[in-house]
Amino acid sequence: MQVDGTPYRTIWLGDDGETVEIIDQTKLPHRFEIARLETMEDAATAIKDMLVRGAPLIGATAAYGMALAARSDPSNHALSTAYNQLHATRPTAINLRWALDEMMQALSPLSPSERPARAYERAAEIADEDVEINRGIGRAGLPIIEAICAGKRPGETVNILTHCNAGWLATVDWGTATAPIYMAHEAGIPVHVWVDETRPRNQGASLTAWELGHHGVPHTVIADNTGGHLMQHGLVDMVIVGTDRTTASGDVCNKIGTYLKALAARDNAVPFYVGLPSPTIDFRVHDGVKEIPIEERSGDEVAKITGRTAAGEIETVTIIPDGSPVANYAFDVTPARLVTGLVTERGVIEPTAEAIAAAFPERVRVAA
Ligand SMILES: CSC[C@@H](O)[C@@H](O)C(=O)COP(=O)(O)O
Repeated sequence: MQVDGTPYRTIWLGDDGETVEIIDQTKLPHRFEIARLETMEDAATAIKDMLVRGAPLIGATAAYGMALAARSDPSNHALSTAYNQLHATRPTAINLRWALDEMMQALSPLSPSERPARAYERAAEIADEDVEINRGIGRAGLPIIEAICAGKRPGETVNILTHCNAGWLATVDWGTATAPIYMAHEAGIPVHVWVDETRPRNQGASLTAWELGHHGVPHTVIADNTGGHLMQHGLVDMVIVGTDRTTASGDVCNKIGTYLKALAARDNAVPFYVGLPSPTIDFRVHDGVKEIPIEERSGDEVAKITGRTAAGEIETVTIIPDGSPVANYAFDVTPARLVTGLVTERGVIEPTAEAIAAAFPERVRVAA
């Protein structure tokens, strides 16, 4: 997508053909900075410290991490060490394991001397595939927005609520939840996005608002607790969110707070959609609440908040009393029964085991 008129992806190969460049998302929205990954360890740190985040981008960064590992030592031992180190960075997004498995599958049958070139090639394919998957999600989701628009008076705005950042910054390009929104905007449909701030890390306020603003999509940042009120007053036509892992039965794990939005949507008959790229489906798990590991992060993310002062300095301040204990669960699970539809690259499907298996039969076979 565009940043001040220049097209960007979130991750790309450097001019030397070996190092990898990323947008450092910890600096947004106040500074747009590019970071360089020179080693597998750099890639692992970028994922762990959330310079890159969002399930599909975590996967693409891990793939390039394997390429950086293969460049320095393509032995079986070094690759399996890299796999384990990258896999340990974050526990919830399944795209991480998916991408690492794809890389291992591509590299294991080859001799060590053949591996570095193939590793870079496969990582680039994974990044390109992500772009095409998200484009497919956009095409599948656009008719939903068109249908809502068709039911309104001419020129009336379609109001869409989203949580966290499932935008192009969370993927290689387009985003999952945002792909239909960008396409609707480009098709001339008057869309407006309610952007949940998404405490504690504020991915909505810092990242979704930033990318929508740079693309010219009308939006309003709201406190996380606002969605239910807006829905009660007819100010939300649909909700669309991303996902870090969706079970074979359609339970959706996403950023903490997503479940509460789904409950409010159900109570107010607002459709609740999930942008779901197929690598985010975990065919090995069925009960999302019981089986998906939920990341618990530092309490500092809840206890402190970072922002820009009037003098332009970036500062972090504490917002809770000294000594108060803090809990920081990063994700929750929305049961399939609360989901209206899964917007995938193969169309909008019901959140049921049958529909998911029918849409992605080749993935079911591999997981069996
Ligand atoms: C297309 S991204 C989908 C999800 O990864 C996104 O909604 C999300 O929860 C990101 O969480 P984060 O902790 O910022 O990695």
